[in-house]
Amino acid sequence: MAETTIDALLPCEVLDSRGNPTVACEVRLRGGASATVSVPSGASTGSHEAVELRDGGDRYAGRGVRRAVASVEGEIAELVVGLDATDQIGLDAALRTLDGTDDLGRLGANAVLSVSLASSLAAAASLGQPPYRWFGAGSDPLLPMPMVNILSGGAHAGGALDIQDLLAVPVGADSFAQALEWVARVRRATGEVLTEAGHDIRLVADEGGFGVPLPSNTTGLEVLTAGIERAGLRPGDQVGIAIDVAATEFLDGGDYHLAAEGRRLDTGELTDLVADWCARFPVLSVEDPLAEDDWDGWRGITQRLGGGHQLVGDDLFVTTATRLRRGIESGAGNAVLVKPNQCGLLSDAHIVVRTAQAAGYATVLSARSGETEDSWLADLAVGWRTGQIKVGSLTRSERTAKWNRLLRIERELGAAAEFAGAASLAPLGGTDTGRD
Ligand SMILES: O=C(O)[C@@H](CO)OP(=O)(O)O
Ligand SMILES: [Mg+2]
Repeated sequence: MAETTIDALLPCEVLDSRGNPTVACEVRLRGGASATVSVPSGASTGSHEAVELRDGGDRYAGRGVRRAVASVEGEIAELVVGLDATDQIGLDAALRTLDGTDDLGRLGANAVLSVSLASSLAAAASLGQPPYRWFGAGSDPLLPMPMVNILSGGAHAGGALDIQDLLAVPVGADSFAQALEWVARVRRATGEVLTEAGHDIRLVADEGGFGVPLPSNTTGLEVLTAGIERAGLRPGDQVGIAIDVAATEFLDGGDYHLAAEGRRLDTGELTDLVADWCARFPVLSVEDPLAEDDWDGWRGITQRLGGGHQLVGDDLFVTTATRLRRGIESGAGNAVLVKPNQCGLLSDAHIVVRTAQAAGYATVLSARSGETEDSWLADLAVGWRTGQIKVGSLTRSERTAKWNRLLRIERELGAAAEFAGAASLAPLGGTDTGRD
């Protein structure tokens, strides 16, 4: 038996950043190394995502995860104890076969991911490697461009704006540390803009973005642009805007119902509206401008805006290679959001990253709105060279756990630290960041 043979699984129910239960699991190896992972959970989930196992009933309003914990203690432990934690692909294939469903709903994607990820981290610990080195498997580490939530709406903010996230992307920064410092300045300055307009900036949303009730989506874009300027940074050139429209959330009976706009729009009209935002504001990246199954609409908006803007599929691709390949073949989007819990297995998420990279699609590794204090997401971004990472705001500990881990990795790498920079945004190598 190798030192890296899985010896025991110790799962339990813990809380995520919304106060909902989630699965945590410690994986212990024969040689004594161990690692613990607590899995995140989304609110604006796509219907094609892998399925979390929840208990139903009264406990935590039905959101308990005792059944998922039991999956780990029972069937999963029986399968994986005795397997080698360094064989991620073999381990994940065995977990998928054991579950037997396409969406991992029998054992629970939350249960399965906790074991898949914690095994990998335990293997890294056993081999004495930082996780980003182990995930990178020999490739050079790359510090990602951060996308940081400043203003929130949609499902994360009690219906302020239709756009779910308005984020700052410091495309002109030269290092990860400078990128984060610039965004911190933008957040503070945006807070001042809001305060002067009479808003209470203590109202924050699930990911820590300002959750104030602005009158329109356009106001949100104006406020963020003003915040960038007030921070002394050039909008578009030094700090651009990314938006997550999360359009699946307001698709209603075949139309898009934008409550903040007071309008119902069809695909063509919503495409026009997004194009208008891109023309009037320094928007560099748009996630989920249209809903998860609006493939024709996605092709249309990609033809129209994809030459100069990043169009990111989140609910569209749900971190699955089959949906991403369909997008690549049909010309839908030019970037993919990667959330490990959307597919439930670490090696499946890695295949999505590699498929995207091979096709010239940009990759944005992303946290969930319900997060945990873990920092492995930072190591995954660096090891897998995703080029971009989206974690939420700078002001809540479940988010700073990831940002601070990236600061430490950059520091640890010293002169060898490579920062992704503006070139990591799609269209790769050709993004118009407003520079002359
Ligand atoms: O839509 C998203 O991109 C994420 C993160 O902002 O939200 P959720 O985890 O609720 O899906
Ligand atoms: Mg999204």
